[in-house]
Amino acid sequence: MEKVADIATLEFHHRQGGQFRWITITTLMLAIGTILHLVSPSVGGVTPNWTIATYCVAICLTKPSYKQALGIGLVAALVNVLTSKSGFPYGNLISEPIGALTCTFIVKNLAGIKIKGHSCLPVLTGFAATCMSGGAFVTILKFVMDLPNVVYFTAILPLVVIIGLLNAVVTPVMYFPALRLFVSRGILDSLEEQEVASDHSMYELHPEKEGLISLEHLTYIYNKQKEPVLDDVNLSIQKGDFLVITGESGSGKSSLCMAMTGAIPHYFGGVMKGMAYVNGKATTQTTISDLAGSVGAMLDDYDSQLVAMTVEEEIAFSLENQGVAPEKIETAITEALAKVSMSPYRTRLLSKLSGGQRQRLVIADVLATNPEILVFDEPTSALDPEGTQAFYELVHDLNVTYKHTIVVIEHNLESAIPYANRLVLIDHGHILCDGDVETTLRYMHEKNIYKTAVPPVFACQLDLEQSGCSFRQPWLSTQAAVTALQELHS
Ligand SMILES: Nc1ncnc2c1ncn2[C@@H]1O[C@H](COP(=O)(O)OP(=O)(O)OP(=O)(O)O)[C@@H](O)[C@H]1O
Repeated sequence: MEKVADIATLEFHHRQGGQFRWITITTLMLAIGTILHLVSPSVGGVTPNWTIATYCVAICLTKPSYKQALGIGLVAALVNVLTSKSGFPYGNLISEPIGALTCTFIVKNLAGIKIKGHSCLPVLTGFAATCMSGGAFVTILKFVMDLPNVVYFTAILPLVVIIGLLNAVVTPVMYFPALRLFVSRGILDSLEEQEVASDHSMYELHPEKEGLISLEHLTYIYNKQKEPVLDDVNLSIQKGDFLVITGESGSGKSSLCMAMTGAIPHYFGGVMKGMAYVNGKATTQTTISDLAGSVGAMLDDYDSQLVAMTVEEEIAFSLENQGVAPEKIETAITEALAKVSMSPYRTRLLSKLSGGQRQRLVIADVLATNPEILVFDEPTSALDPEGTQAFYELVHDLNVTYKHTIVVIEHNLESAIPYANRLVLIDHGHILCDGDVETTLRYMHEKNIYKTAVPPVFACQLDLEQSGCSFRQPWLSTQAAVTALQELHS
């Protein structure tokens, strides 16, 4: 593991999307392999193993994980079992996964070997995967069919090596045109772009600051953009915080939250400098789905997150997608609905819910996996004043009773600040002020930055202070102002 001397200089480059390309490309390549396997003539019983050659091409192109490679091997085995010309095709169920895993091992460990700038992976994988897979297959065949040793050692194993050599030729013959085709169609990144993509697995990354979330010197540039939308951001969020983030439209609030959920950089791609840590783990060393266990997010277009017919089906659907065990789903639905006071609506059709109830359901969806941190991006933009108040009372309850840490992006500060302990002002990707609510509101008013968002009741207090009045408590709500004026009067 390498230590990083200055986290501000550490870069992570990533292209947008692409996590399912291995499925598309493997399916196409295996289809080609199956056709070639069925139509190709054999010369003296010798023919390339097209299935292995094509999945080697797919693995070299998409660099899947070992788990994904195992899946590729099993699919190849099933295709082989169904189309086999051999007397005992079931050996493929073991030999093909061995071939796919061998190929993946080579792709992960020998990628640096190049001749005149050209990758040697297709040649190496074509030969080694065929020998390993073929060797396993004929060994199984020897025991099942009780073949004599002399036939096994002098005829069958040498034949496997010959087919390995043939595959060392046909694999690159298919690899390079396939690479050109997929790059030209935009399905794959070009080699130059692939070289830029980063891998942080070799770094020892630990947060310098304590906190559930720690953003350290975080700078981020969206894919295909030049200017950073977050610029050297430092922010740590402590357990139990109710943090409100505000700022002008386009100042980078949503991007900041996306960095907390791992969507930046994993989903949006682009270039990230510095680091975002969630529960002590660097987001570049974690997946979005792993982070979802710690951070649950409700986006501003939350209605589009709903897909099922009924309330309980909706939550079950989210949980099943996240791989939660079936026996835990019932309890998780009951607990999540109770937290948002939606238990009586458990079997109700989504089409029969009000706007506020639909929002509560999305929150229940997010809560079902019990993430410690809840992030809400402009949650009240579509709600009327009563709905907004009910929303913040609910979130306050989640914060106080259920101990969830809350992060809210909000323009409408009046409704959020009575419950918040921190207010962060962001402007052009910089954090200008991070303090308790009163400090940040005073900063916004005095520096005239996003002053229109300062609640009128607090602005009124500041105006009165300028004419010589002083008050013991900040006017963060109308009630606080009424109390202060009563004190003044008495
Ligand atoms: N996917 C994207 N690709 C490129 N640029 C983007 C992308 N998403 C946002 N941006 C740009 O990044 C900047 C910050 O956007 P962001 O959504 O983070 O701001 P915001 O403060 O949340 O704005 P709003 O209050 O309007 O939602 C904007 O200039 C926006 O145009």
